[in-house]
Amino acid sequence: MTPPPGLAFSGRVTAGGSVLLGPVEMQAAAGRWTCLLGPSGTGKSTLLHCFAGLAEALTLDGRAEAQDDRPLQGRVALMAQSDGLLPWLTVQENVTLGARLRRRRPDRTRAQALLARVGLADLARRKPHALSGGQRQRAALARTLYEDRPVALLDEPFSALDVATRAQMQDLAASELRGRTVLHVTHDPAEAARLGERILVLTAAGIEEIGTDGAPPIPRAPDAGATLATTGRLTRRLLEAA
Ligand SMILES: Nc1ncnc2c1ncn2[C@@H]1O[C@H](COP(=O)(O)OP(=O)(O)OP(=O)(O)O)[C@@H](O)[C@H]1O
Repeated sequence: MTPPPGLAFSGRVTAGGSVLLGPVEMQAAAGRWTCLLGPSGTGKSTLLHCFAGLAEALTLDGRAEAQDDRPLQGRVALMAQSDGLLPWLTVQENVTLGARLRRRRPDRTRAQALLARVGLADLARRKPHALSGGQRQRAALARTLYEDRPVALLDEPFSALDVATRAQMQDLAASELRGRTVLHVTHDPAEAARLGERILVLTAAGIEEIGTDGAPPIPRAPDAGATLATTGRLTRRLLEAA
C-alpha cells in the first residue's frame, strides 16, 4: 500500500443558496485516526462526502484534498451513515461490490474472512432484508474494510451496535485500519476517547481540537482513567456547543 496521505479541507459548501458546511479549515493527519464530533447539522457528513468525491450536486467554494497533492480518487473507502447494502445481492456479494463495480474478480476468501471477523460468517448468503440493523451495519463495515484503501471515511460506523459488539468492532477497525488515515464521524464521546488519536469538534464557530496528550495508543480501554477523563471533557464541550 502506498503511504496514506493527510487530508485537508478549507472553504464552504453550499447547495441552492443554503450553507451546509463552513467556512472552516480542518486537517486529518496522515496515518492517524481522527474523530470528528459536533452538533447535528453542522456538516460532518458533508465534509466526508467532499473527501469521497460525492459532492457533485453541492458547491464547494474551497478545497478538499490529499496533502500529498495527488488525487484522492481510488484511495478512499467511505462507510456512509446509511449502510447502502444492495437488496438484491447477498451479504457476501455486497462486501465484494467494489470489486464487481471495478470489473475485478471478487476475492471470496477474503470477504468470508472479514465476515467471520465481524461475526457474520453464517449469514454470508442472506439478503440484507433478513439482517438486523446491527448486522447490516457490520456487513457495511466488512465491505469498507474489504476495500483496503489508505484512507477510510467512517460516518457513525458503530451507531447501531450493542455495547459489547460496538467495543469488538472498534477493536477490529483499529486493528485493520492501523497506519491508515481515518476520519471518523461519531456522536459518542466515549467512542472518540477510545479511538481518537486526534479529536475534533465541529460547531457553527469552526473546528476545535480536544487534546489527548498522554493518552495510550488506540484502541484504549473504555474504563481506563485517561479514556474516562477525555470522555468527560468532550461531553462537557458538546453540551456547551448545543
Ligand atoms: N443535498 C443537500 N441539499 C441541501 N441541504 C443539505 C443537503 N444535504 C445536507 N443538507 C443540509 O446540510 C446541513 C449539514 O448536513 P450534514 O448531514 O453534513 O450534517 P451532520 O453534521 O453530518 O449531521 P448529523 O450529525 O445529524 O448526521 C444540514 O443542515 C442538512 O439539512
